[in-house]
Amino acid sequence: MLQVYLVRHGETQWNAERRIQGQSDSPLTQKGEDQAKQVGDRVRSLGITHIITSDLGRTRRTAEIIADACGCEVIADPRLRELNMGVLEQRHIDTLTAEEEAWRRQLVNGTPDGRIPEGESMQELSERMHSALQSCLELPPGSRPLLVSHGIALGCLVSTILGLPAYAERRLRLRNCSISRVDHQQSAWLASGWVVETAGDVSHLDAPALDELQR
Ligand SMILES: O=C(O)[C@H](O)COP(=O)(O)O
Repeated sequence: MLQVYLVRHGETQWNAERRIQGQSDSPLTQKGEDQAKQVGDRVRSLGITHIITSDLGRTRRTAEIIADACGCEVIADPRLRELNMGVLEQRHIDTLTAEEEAWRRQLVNGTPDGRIPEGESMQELSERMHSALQSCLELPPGSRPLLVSHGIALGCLVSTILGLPAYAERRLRLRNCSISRVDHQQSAWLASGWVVETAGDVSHLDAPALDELQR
């Protein structure tokens, strides 16, 4: 059975300011750096063999901190990026007009092909996240990868593994530096394929990981 750990990056400046990030980027706050160290402490004894990260700065930095604890290299995979949120990226969530909020809401409320202008649909996000996860099956036997990605992207992956629509990610609380785990199993009795072992665990963090955008 392949076990894959899923970690959302640490708190960033724009998470704390309630600005929409998408594929734009802002640095980790000091709290975000501390959270990443706590993930490292939590996973250092788990036998992680590969750390595969979205190529955005906030995930790369989180991955480097975890890699220091685990002693493995970091591999970047752009398929693990956050949903492209088009023209709303970098905007403060409280400054959206009614029309802009309606673009954002169609993702939350479940139009699979809906997208923010110049952005990406949840269906497109789901396809590239599943493709990145499937690639883990090509790693050498005995591998135990840890993927570092983003709130909506990971929520979409976990929701769709459960057989829920991608927009069900809004019902999952994947806070900064939460740890989830999905396993790939063959079973005569239970579901074969990907199963969800844990979602959104923050028990390793000493302070609550608040993220207004994810609540
Ligand atoms: O701000 C965003 O784009 C998302 O809601 C959260 O993305 P993040 O996980 O990259 O912070």
